[in-house]
Amino acid sequence: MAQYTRVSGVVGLITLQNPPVNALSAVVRQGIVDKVETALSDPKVKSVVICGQNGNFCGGADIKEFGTKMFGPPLIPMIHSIEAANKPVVAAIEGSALGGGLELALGCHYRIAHSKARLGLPEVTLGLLPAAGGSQRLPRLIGVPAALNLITTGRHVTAAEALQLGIVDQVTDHNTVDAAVKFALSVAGRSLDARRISTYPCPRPSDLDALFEEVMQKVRQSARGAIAPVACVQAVRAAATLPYTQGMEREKELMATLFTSGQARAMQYIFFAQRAVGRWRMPSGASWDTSKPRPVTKAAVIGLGTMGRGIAVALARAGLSVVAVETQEKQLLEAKQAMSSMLERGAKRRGGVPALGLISYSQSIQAAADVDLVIEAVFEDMALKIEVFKQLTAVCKPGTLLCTNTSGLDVDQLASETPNPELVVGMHFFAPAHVMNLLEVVYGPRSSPQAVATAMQLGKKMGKASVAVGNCSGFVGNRMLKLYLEQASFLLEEGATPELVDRALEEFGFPMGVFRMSDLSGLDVGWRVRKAAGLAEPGEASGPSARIRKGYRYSPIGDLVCEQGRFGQKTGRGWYQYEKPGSRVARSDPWMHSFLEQYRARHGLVARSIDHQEVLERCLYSLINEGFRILEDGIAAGPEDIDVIYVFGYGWPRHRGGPMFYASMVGLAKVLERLEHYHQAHPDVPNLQPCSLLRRLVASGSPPVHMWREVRKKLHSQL
Ligand SMILES: CCCCCCCCCCCCC[C@H](O)CC(=O)SCCNC(=O)CCNC(=O)[C@H](O)C(C)(C)COP(=O)(O)OP(=O)(O)OC[C@H]1O[C@@H](n2cnc3c(N)ncnc32)[C@H](O)[C@@H]1OP(=O)(O)O
Repeated sequence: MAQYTRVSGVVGLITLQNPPVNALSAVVRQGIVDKVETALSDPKVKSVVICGQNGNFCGGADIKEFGTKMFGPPLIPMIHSIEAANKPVVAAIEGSALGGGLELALGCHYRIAHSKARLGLPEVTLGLLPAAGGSQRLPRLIGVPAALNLITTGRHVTAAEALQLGIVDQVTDHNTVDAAVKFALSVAGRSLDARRISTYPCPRPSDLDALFEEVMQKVRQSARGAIAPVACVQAVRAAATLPYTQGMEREKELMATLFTSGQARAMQYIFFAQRAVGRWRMPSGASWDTSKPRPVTKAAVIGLGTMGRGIAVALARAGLSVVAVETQEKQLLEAKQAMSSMLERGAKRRGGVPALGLISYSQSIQAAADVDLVIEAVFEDMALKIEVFKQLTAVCKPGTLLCTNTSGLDVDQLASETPNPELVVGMHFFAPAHVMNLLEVVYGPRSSPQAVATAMQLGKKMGKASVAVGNCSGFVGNRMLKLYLEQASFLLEEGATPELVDRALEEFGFPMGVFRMSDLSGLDVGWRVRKAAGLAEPGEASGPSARIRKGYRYSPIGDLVCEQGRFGQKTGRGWYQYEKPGSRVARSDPWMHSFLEQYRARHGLVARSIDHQEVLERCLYSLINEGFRILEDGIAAGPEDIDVIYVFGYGWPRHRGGPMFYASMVGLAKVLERLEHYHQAHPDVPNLQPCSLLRRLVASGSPPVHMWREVRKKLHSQL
């Protein structure tokens, strides 16, 4: 709703009231319409100020309404009537003015922002475009290139940038509503002819066609199949080429296509999923609302390899004091230099001061004596980690949380080696840790809810989508990835090439296919893991057992590639070839093609033609099947957790909503049928056998994804 008061005798003050972000729900829209009418019809009122309750202007249209039948006054005429008003209307922007919130402000005649406010049109991140006139007014106000940038990226700008761009008229460090009221008093009675943005001609760059062609090309490339960014460009083009009313028609038309698309549904699902995973719950029943995190102001990072450096930088950026420990002097000096330049580059990009002073460096683990939390990031070796944990236990003050950054080692085993296993959790960061926005917080059966709460809160503070998951081999992300990689290797054996597999996955929307991605991360990492698991054997075995391990199909292709010293980009050769070690542009490698042919010949395999659909079904459905097993095992609390992990950490295209959401869109019955088909064709691949939760969901009518938890609960209660 909206509240109305009269201040300073002649200013009508309308306050949006819909906590926490004052989204423009039907009730709020009705409130605005009513209160604007009250203000305009009151002869004592000379000007109007619109603000939001609790220091937050408006987070935009109410996204929760989108999936439902919409009631209440529509936004567009509401904003038009504000713009058409014969008394000045001033927007007082504190907190955020996003999406429909900024569109409302653009309908006002003046905008005053607090210096800490953030403004933007992030609709594109929800699979939409700014469809309450934003795509038509913003280019008229700030020009086509700047509007294209804001609308196609959805980025939020600071008040300072908004002032520079001309989005706001004034920025204040003081009380924004007071400043807006003062401003409203000063403009009362002035002509508004030059203040109605919809009447402005859109500034047209001379090379309009070339500009749009170039932007469209860039946007299509980076959109990877997402339709909203393309529609955003089309809408801004309409602003630049059509009169306002026709532009609005075009905006509406484009929005109608997006609004009903599966992509918008997927992206809005991920928006809410990202927030839902913060409300974590452990199988014991402990949860976010009953577990209080401990305050963490000082943390230590042990081991300053690539991961440790990224973690320490991310901690410092979040404002924590960091003790960075590396026992090797040379490595410590190198790390210090690298971390300082990471912080400096980041500060330059974002604006601000590099947090260099927050990090202290030491060669001694003793330096961690007074920290609240330690993140150990030494080499991925259980014996070494146990040793480090022993030293930490002796050094750290009682109650210090001990976190291990591991991508797959048994967190519980490590915890059992310490006198206080309840203080141990895994924090699985993704490389580079100061860039990637995902964190898996891994709890073992003995991790205390408080330890989980603390790690989750720290992850949030570091700006990461943090997901609490149970302890198992590979946790959630890597456990599922294993199946995806396995199918990709089997496809090579059966006749595919790395290029074919990658093309199918990149057309699906991944930034990189599985083989290009493996070349980037380094093939030796997985090789080491397979050797440790007793899977990779030196040399190439022959005979029927050469491709069998522990009774099941195994592809040694990756191991053989590594035996050639081909570890990916870093060695200049992997699944592809590169100009030189460290180069990034992957080129087809004839060596690889003949290697694959010879391999098939040696194993009596006949190459067959494989199409993109089979690549997608085999790689993605096997991964999804493992996702269902993870849900069944209670390792992830719900499908949202898995989807957030995949979108934020593994490049799953956001417009497809994550693997579990995607499965629900494809249809669970279809996923089940295709898995059954492939399992019949490959009975020696147990992972293709559909898991029982998937069967149960299909048997219970394939409920939508938000109801899976209930079905799983029933399944568990019947066991
Ligand atoms: C037949 C077809 C016809 C087609 C024609 C249809 C025409 C329809 C006309 C529509 C016109 C469109 C108008 C407009 O252009 C569209 C929009 O405005 S879309 C919304 C754009 N806004 C955003 O994307 C902002 C989203 N929010 C945020 O980024 C952040 O929440 C924040 C505002 C920066 C605040 O961040 P935080 O402080 O960290 O808080 P949280 O993020 O945790 O949020 C708290 C809480 O609020 C919920 N929430 C936030 N924003 C919205 C919202 N816009 N609507 C509903 N709910 C919102 C959020 O989910 C949290 O709640 P929780 O999930 O935890 O319960």
